[in-house]
Amino acid sequence: MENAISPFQKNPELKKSLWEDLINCKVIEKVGEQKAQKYFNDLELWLCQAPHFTTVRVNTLETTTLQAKEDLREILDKQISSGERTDKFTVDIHPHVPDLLIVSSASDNEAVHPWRRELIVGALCGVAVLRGADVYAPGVMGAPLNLIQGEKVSVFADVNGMCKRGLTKVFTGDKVFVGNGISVMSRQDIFNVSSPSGLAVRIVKRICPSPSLNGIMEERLFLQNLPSVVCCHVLNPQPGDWVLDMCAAPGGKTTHLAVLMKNKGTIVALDKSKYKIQRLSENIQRQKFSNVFTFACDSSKALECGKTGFDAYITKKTGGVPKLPFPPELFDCILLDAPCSALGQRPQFTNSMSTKELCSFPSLQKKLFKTAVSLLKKTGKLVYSTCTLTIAENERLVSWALDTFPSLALEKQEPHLGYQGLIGGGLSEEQRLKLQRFGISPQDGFENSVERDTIGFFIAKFCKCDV
Ligand SMILES: C[S@@+](CC[C@H](N)C(=O)[O-])C[C@H]1O[C@@H](n2cnc3c(N)ncnc32)[C@H](O)[C@@H]1O
Repeated sequence: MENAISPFQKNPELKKSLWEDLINCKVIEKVGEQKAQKYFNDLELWLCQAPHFTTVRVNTLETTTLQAKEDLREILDKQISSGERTDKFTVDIHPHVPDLLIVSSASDNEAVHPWRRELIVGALCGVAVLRGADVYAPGVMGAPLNLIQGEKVSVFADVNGMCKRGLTKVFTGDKVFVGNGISVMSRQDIFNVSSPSGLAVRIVKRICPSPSLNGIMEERLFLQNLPSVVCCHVLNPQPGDWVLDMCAAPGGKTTHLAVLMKNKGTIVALDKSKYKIQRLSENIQRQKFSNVFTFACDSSKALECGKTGFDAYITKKTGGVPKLPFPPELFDCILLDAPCSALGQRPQFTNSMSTKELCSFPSLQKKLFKTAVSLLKKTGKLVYSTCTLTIAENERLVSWALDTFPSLALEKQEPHLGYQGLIGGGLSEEQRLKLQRFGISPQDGFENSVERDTIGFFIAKFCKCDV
């Protein structure tokens, strides 16, 4: 399995569920059976591959996008001239997203052949390598006996988690070649300690063109997938607004919202995970955002029924500092970047999710959505997003929301860089045109552009009518 061809190879149940969700009779009616089958095959292959473009958001409170572009290009050029890396990259400003840089390969796309000595890393580490990371000691599962510092190694990802830590022999389980690198640690440094840490292998050449941006311009640049950046622009919060980020961790979108609001107004960032919120709070403090308040809580329980509105809450209860729970109709803007089946993430070597788990998401999403609608002010904006592919968690969820909450209407999105919503989720053509999907489309297939060669993502924007 040196080249993965589908993340569902070992999970036919999940494949069947995804097929039944995406390839409904309306899709077949529209594009034909052959094209539908080709779309699904392409989709499986596309999911195994890393995007060919890397997108980086600029913190425009710290620098201009143009300055960041020049500085990043200089750093990437230096990596080549010093011999640290071999791949060349160009840096461009996205024509429709003013705070986004696109880093794309300027090297020939020649095949990379594995060097002789093999190092095995875990699947997650392998994915990180394909997205531009080096190999850190905790990710290493197997290394050649007598590996010393400065050796050339080929890095393979153990796709099914079968390699025992400390393996000395050649690993014969399913593995995917991800790139070549130079060992920075010996085998002993990696395995003969109780909690290994630090850089183990510096990657010199990957099988896909991802730049290595680790530790570069950390306060000014953030590695973020294009749709995640688009998502916050679509919500478009204004300085002074009260904004709720209901599922905030690890916080890529929270910090973007803070930048868009120029550090003015109030952002309440919630996440169920205490550990993740702790890390998000540290990140917020390090970046000196003064308008973000974080809470570890189940967002579906963030509503306190009682007196409606902002004035009662601020004057009577808090004196301006947000405190849980919140009264109805408090927030100008809400982002519900919902927990989802994450089937749009790329690359995926293998996916072991059960059908039961896949089917569990819509009810959780509906619960969170219900709370979001209650907490949203009249005329307020709500963005619902997921990084998954299923119609059940996307178009059908939107259709349910429009049926359940007559005060909600779909809004046009700006910018709109993806393709429209899919058929078969109970929405009209006019409604689907207001939605935004990223990834491969059943009608157009795969296009080699920064808007298509990204992760699978879905965005819907609602306005709460003043009725
Ligand atoms: C898709 S991730 C959010 C990513 C985040 N918005 C970002 O851009 O960095 C979903 C998050 O929802 C959180 N989550 C799951 N159930 C939740 C709940 N009931 N209440 C609040 N957060 C929840 C998870 O811990 C996870 O961090």
